[in-house]
Amino acid sequence: MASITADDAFVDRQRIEVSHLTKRYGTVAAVRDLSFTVEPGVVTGFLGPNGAGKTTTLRMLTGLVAPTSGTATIGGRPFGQLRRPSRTVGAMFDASAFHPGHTARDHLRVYAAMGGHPDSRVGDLLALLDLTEAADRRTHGFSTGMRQRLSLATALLGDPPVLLLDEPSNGLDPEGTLWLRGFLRRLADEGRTVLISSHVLSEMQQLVDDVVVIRRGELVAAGPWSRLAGSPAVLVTSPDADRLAAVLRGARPDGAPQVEDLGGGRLRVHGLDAPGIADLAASHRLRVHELVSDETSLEQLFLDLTADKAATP
Ligand SMILES: Nc1ncnc2c1ncn2[C@@H]1O[C@H](COP(=O)(O)OP(=O)(O)OP(=O)(O)O)[C@@H](O)[C@H]1O
Repeated sequence: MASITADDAFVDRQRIEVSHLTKRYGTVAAVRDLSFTVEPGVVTGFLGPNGAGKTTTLRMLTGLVAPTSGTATIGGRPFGQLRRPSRTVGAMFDASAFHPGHTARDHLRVYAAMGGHPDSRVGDLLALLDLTEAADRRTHGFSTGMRQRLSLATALLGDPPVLLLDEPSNGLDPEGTLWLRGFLRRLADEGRTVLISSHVLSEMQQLVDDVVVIRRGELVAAGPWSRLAGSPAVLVTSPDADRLAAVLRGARPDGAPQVEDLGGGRLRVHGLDAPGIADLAASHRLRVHELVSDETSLEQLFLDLTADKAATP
């Protein structure tokens, strides 16, 4: 696929801007005064629990749903005012919505014709998404991973610089998730804007650079994933845990690491990374049997961010 040149004009044309966006369905406020921006060249995760308003926001960005108020623009224009919408934005919503009697090739041909894209794109995308062998099979027998890849191929027909993908990792096995990670990374490295939604944080941790987190239609956090998550805690297993804890607690005058004794020779350490802990232990001739990053702290962060504050005393 062609690379997207990242000059300033291009960056402006590819930036997603959501500003004071609100959508009400009767008495339900699906999205409330939501504002955020999404930049090209990175993969941005759009996170929130079920019913948070992610799909509604993506639908407003693609002109499928009209906002009650506020704006959702791509390169400064609402979807309906884009000059060449299907060559600007590729969207993937429900990966099960294929005509069951169509083959993968039929499906892409129909969409290529509708979007005015050359038929040659069909073969190219089947190859790119690793679907060449399955191209002439009917989609009703496709696995989840194949459906997701066919959906991605459909979104990419117009070679768009902006991609909006609703739950692309839904139902994928670890191998499929790994493949998706590489594929999205490549799209972002080509300079594209890639926004992907999910309600499962653990799937996103490996996939995204930036995050936008919403809860009940409202923004709760946005920014680089690393800044939001901070550095994860480290879990240490050591037969010398007591002595190691004492050494760690006295490690630095300018703020020693925080050490939690989990019992059974296990410690949870905040404020010092695994190499730092290993070096310190070695310099005091203390044994360390295991050092792992505590990913549950990231899960907890997401739960804290999206917890229903009304339910918290
Ligand atoms: N067409 C509609 N009519 C009425 N209510 C709707 C409609 N579409 C969405 N909603 C409501 O708006 C809220 C947000 O839904 P939305 O599908 O955008 O959330 P989501 O974050 O995508 O959730 P999920 O992770 O479950 O897909 C929910 O309360 C939902 O029931």
